[in-house]
Amino acid sequence: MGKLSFSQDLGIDLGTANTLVFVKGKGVVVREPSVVAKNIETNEIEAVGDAAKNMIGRTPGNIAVIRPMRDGVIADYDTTSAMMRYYMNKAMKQRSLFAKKPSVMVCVPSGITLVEERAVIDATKQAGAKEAFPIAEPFAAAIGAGLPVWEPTGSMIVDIGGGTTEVAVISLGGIVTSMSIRIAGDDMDEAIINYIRKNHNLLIGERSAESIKIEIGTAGKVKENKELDIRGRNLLTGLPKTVTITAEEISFALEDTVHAIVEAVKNTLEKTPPELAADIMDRGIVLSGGGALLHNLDKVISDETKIPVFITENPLDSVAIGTGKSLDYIKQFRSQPNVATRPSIE
Ligand SMILES: Nc1ncnc2c1ncn2[C@@H]1O[C@H](COP(=O)(O)OP(=O)(O)OP(=O)(O)O)[C@@H](O)[C@H]1O
Repeated sequence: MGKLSFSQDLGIDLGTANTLVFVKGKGVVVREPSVVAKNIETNEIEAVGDAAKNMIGRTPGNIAVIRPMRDGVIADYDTTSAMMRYYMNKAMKQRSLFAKKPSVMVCVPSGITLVEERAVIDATKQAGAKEAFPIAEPFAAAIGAGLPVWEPTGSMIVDIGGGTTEVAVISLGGIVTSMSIRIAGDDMDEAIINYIRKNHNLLIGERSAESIKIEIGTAGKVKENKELDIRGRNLLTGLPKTVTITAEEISFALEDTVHAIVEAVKNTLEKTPPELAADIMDRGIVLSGGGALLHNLDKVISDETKIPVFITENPLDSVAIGTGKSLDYIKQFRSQPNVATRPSIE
C-alpha cells in the first residue's frame, strides 16, 4: 500500500563543474560532470555527464559539448533542464510507476539574483519536481560538513567550486554574512591555459589544465618542485609538442585566483559581528568544494587570517550531502521560502 504514495525526495547540487543527486534514505547516488553533448543539427542530446566530458575538445563539427552552468548559474536553460531530468531519472531509476513526483532541494550560490534563482527553480520543476526549494550553497556545505548551523555559535564555511567561491558565516540556522565571488576552480584552469600559452607557446585544453592543477597545482610556496610533461599544440608551428612544466610555474599562474579567494575570506571576516568572529577564531574555518583540495590552500588561508583552517571530510560531496540532509527541514522551507538563502547582513 505504501508503494502508491511513495515518493523519493531529492537534494541536488547543481554545480558548475559537477552535479550530484542525493536521494533521501540512500545518500549521494549520482555524481557526474555538468556536461552535455548535443547534436547542433538535430538538437538531440548525444551524451550527458562523464561520457560527454570525455568528448570535450574531440568532437566533430555537428556535435557541441556544452557546460550549461557557468559561474554557478544557468547559462543555457533548456540544456540544464534536460541534464537535470536525466540525472533525476537516473537517481530515481528504481522507483515505482506510481511514485509521486519528488520534492527537491536544490542549491544555489548565495550571490545569485532572484531572476537566476527563479530559473533554477523553474528548471528543476521542468525536469520533473513537484516542488523545488533553493538552499544557499554555503549553508548546504556547512550542513554537509557537520557544522553546528542551528546553534548560537558562529561557523565559517568556504566552499570553492568550479565557478563560484562562497564564504559564509552561519549561526542559528541562518547566514549572518556571506560573500560569493565568481572566481573558483575553472579560473585556476584558465589561468594555467593562459600561462602555458604565454610562456611556452603551447595551446592546451581545459581538461589538460585541470589535470595539471590536480597533479602539481599548489597555492603559495612550493615545497617540492615537481615536474610534469604536457602535450598540446605548438602555437608557432601548429604541430603537437611536449613541454616540461614545474610546480613553481603553476603556483605562479594560480597566484591571482588564490589571492582573490583569500581576499573574499578576509572581507567576510571584516563584516562578521565580534561575538561570531571570536567563535570562528576558536573553532576555525572549514573549507569544502573541489577547490579546497588544491595543495596548500588551507595553509595559505590560515597564514593570511591567523585562524586554523580545516578541510571537510568529503569536499566534493558536502554540498550534496547538506542539500539532502536539509530535506528533513523541508517544512521550514515551505513556510519561509527564503530561509537559508539570503544573508541578514549584506
Ligand atoms: N584535487 C584537486 N585539486 C584542485 N582542484 C580540484 C581537485 N579536485 C577537484 N578540483 C576542482 O574542483 C572544482 C569542482 O568542485 P565542485 O564539484 O565542488 O564544484 P561545483 O559544485 O560543481 O561548482 P560550483 O559550486 O561553482 O557550482 C573543479 O574546478 C575541479 O577542477
